[in-house]
Amino acid sequence: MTSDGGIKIPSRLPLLLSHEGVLLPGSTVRFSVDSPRNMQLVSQRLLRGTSLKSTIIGVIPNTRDPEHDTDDLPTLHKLECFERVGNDWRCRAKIPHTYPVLYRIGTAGIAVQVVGSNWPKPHYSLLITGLCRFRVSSLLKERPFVLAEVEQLDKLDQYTTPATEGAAAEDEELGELSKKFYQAAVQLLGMLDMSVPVVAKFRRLLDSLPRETLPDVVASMIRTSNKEKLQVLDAVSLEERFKKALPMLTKQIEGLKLLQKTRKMNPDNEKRVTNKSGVFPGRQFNLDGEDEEEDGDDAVALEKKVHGANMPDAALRVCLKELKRLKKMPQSMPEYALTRNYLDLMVELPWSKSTKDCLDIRAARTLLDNDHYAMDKLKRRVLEYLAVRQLKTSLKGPILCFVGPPGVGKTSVGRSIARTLGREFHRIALGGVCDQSDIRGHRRTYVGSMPGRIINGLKTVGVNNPVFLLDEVDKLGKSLQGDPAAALLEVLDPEQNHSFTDHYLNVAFDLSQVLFIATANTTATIPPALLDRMEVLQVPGYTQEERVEIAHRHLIPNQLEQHGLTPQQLHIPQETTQDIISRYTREAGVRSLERKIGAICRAVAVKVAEGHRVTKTEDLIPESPTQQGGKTLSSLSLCVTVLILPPAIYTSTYNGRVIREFLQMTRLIAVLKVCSVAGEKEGRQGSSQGSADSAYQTVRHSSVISQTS
Ligand SMILES: Nc1ncnc2c1ncn2[C@@H]1O[C@H](COP(=O)(O)OP(=O)(O)OP(=O)(O)O)[C@@H](O)[C@H]1O
Repeated sequence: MTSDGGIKIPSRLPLLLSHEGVLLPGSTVRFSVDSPRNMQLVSQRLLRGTSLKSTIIGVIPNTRDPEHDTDDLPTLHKLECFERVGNDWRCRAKIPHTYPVLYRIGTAGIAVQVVGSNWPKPHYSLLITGLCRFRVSSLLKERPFVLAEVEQLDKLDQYTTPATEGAAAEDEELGELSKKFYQAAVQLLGMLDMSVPVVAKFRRLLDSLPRETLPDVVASMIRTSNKEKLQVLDAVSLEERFKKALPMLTKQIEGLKLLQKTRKMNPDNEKRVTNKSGVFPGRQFNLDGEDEEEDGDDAVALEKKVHGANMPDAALRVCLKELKRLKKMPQSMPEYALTRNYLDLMVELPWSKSTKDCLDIRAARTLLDNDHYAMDKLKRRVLEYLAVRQLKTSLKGPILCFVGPPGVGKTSVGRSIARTLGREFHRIALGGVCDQSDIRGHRRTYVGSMPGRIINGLKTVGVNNPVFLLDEVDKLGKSLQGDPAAALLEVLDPEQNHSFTDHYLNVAFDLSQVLFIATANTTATIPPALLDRMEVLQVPGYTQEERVEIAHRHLIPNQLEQHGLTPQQLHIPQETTQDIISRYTREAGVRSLERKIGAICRAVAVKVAEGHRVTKTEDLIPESPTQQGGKTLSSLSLCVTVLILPPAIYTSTYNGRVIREFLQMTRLIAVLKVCSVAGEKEGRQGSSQGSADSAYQTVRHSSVISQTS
């Protein structure tokens, strides 16, 4: 970087195209970067580079309207539309207003800080200190980021040369200009409050910096529009720069004088000096020079939400305190996103939002009976529990815990209870949880901290009286990160849970309205203290007959619906279900049976989706009732009968009619008999046809069974 001609910037610079503000040499500006090209520049150049050179980038003001900005850049030949005239560049041809012209002059800067954040969308925040002006000679590449050949315009030595020496070399006119400028700056300072940090900094810089750097530094510090800053950036010659910046300074002085005059007339406003009076901007402007008030609006909206969330006093106090901190933070600060997320969660939580219970014991009984076959003991206890709730709404406990083998319907009973009460349902799977922060959340000081599952669940359902199903409490683990079962003790204890404190929230949340139901496969592994807080209800396995009934009442209709089939397309006789249960499932519950039925449905779905047409049904069915009726066969609708046969018998009797997909999925062998329902005219199909079909199926079934035996 150093040569005989002074300090040099690299001749090839990656360019950051910025809508946000204008970087002038000697100033430090924070840029928020979110466009794809600029993001690539940060991730591939700034974050990967290890040398000082790799931290130097060129900042080019993007003068295009941000709303209509596209991804395309002006190409090389477009840049060649310009020609050099003396020290300046002129356009060869008249360029239309909308023509995408890349700004030719920019500021090389050194990236002193890079902060990444994912909120509200992925972006980087760059703190860049301007070094010197450059002019883009040619664009070398456009992707992944813009790389350009540049020509350095300012000397970098001026910042290292002491103020007095720099001033000595100036010619007369320039000396006069710089003197005027310095005096104006001192006059401005005299009108400001020195206790304000930015004013004090301005004073320090004024005395220590060489005079030729003052126009850039002052223009970037005082309140100027981006258009004005661009004029200063464009002024390559020092004289022109002074000429452009001086009016800005005098404008500020005039403005302040006017303000002081009005204050004298209205002494109440005397205290309000400095920054708010508009001399120094808090942050950079957009290209139109309008200062955005978005931040303020956002904070005001959030404050409104905080007040409208109906939270208890303690929570409200914490929120207001956090909100106050948030207002003082710059958006680019990593903590801003954390505080913002916290406040968002606090306002989203259902502090006082609940659903109204619509409990009718008769309706509850019907609903439970409709949803579940058998399970009489369990249903009776659940109804007792609901009846007591109906009589005494503020019932504290007990917490019901359904214990039984897998697939006996514990979870689905929990869901039914929520439905009967008209409450929101939320399932919290506790299997394998071995960190207590899963239940209680992380403290906010941790990186990536989150609330626990209870608070998350409440946020999801949006009411404070849902039914929470704590699934698989017997499978809670223990680790160095604490014992989640111990954390659950507070949650499940009706005497304590009105002030449950999640570590992330750090304020108490009332869980007393939440109805907790737990499920487990065994009580052996449930910690005694936890078991003691629950009333255990055993859910035994089902008998063969019960399973057949469950299959026909619930599982088959459910599976048909899930696979988009109609009962006309697939009919599974009771005997077949019995066969499936006794030969292909060995379980206490009905989950495996449900899977087998699902497999049959899938196989049939393939056939139906293929638009399976059987023109010669006699191939499949030796004697079809429709043929017996002497009707012409057509494939107006499909009726499929599934018969289950052991493989050996199947091969000997029904060779060649195997549905491969079905065979691969299960070890069942299904013989699909596709029977075209006959009918010369569509209108003639009716209930008589349905009964013919079922009669036919019975015939078919018995014929196949007789062949197997
Ligand atoms: N008596 C029943 N009536 C109707 N369907 C039932 C019955 N028992 C179980 N099922 C059905 O069986 C399936 C499995 O039930 P569920 O998931 O509730 O079992 P579970 O006991 O919670 O199992 P796990 O202990 O493995 O969590 C569900 O689709 C459910 O609807």
